[in-house]
Amino acid sequence: MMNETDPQVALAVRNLNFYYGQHHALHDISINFPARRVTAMIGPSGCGKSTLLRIFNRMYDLYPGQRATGEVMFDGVNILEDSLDLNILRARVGMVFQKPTPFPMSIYDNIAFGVRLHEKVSKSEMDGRVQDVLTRVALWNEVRDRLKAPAAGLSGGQQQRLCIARSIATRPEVLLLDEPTSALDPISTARIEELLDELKEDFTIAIVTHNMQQAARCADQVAFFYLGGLVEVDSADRIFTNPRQKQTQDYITGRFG
Ligand SMILES: Nc1ncnc2c1ncn2[C@@H]1O[C@H](COP(=O)(O)OP(=O)(O)OP(=O)(O)O)[C@@H](O)[C@H]1O
Repeated sequence: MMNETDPQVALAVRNLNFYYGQHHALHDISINFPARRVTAMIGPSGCGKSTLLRIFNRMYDLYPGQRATGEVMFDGVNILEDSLDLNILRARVGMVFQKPTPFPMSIYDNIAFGVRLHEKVSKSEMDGRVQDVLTRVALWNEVRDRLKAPAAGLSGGQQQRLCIARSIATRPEVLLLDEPTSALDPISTARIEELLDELKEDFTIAIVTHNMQQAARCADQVAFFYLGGLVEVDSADRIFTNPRQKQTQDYITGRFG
């Protein structure tokens, strides 16, 4: 069993509770996210998967009335602490949303924008960084001749790969993905799934998905949530072949949710 002092644990969540005003959305969650592995979060609509993901970059800070208690240890620090520098946290924990959300600017600037916020890099270094991340998401060959064109002109699948490129350009340690392929066709989805497999060599990945096949294909670890509680977390193999809890079994076999 790993614990929060284990260097192989990137995020250690302990007794986490989350509230939207009066609504108690997450109940006493404890879970480790192993470093450089993919953890998939599954469960029926409204069970709290996205809420958990958004805690990891303190997105809830933008909304009054939302609060978290407990601990999320990341590199020796509880990221729920008020004193935390959120700009630094968000550079270390990148997020990709369900709907591709490129900035209204060129393909090149979509990547350069975030890098410029955090680092001072020369033009040639920036060119190299842009090429490097676009190559990693398998987009370089498709866009190398139109880097100055608006990102809005890309297909949905290309836009989502650009958003992943943008997230990794600032060299985060953790990548959060909230249903990143639900708006994409099967071919774009397959490319993103392959990409996750490559990215996990360098990043700790947490992905929310409604797609059981996707969780089975991509994840090392799977966490099943129900009504704001963590029912079970285990290896993907175990969850999909022989889960410990009946609720998990019922969900993965499509009996509810
Ligand atoms: N801004 C909000 N204000 C109040 N309640 C919210 C808010 N966002 C989410 N909730 C509630 O918190 C609970 C968890 O929502 P969350 O979005 O985390 O679920 P989810 O598992 O990601 O669902 P889905 O699969 O449908 O995206 C739900 O009961 C939801 O209604």
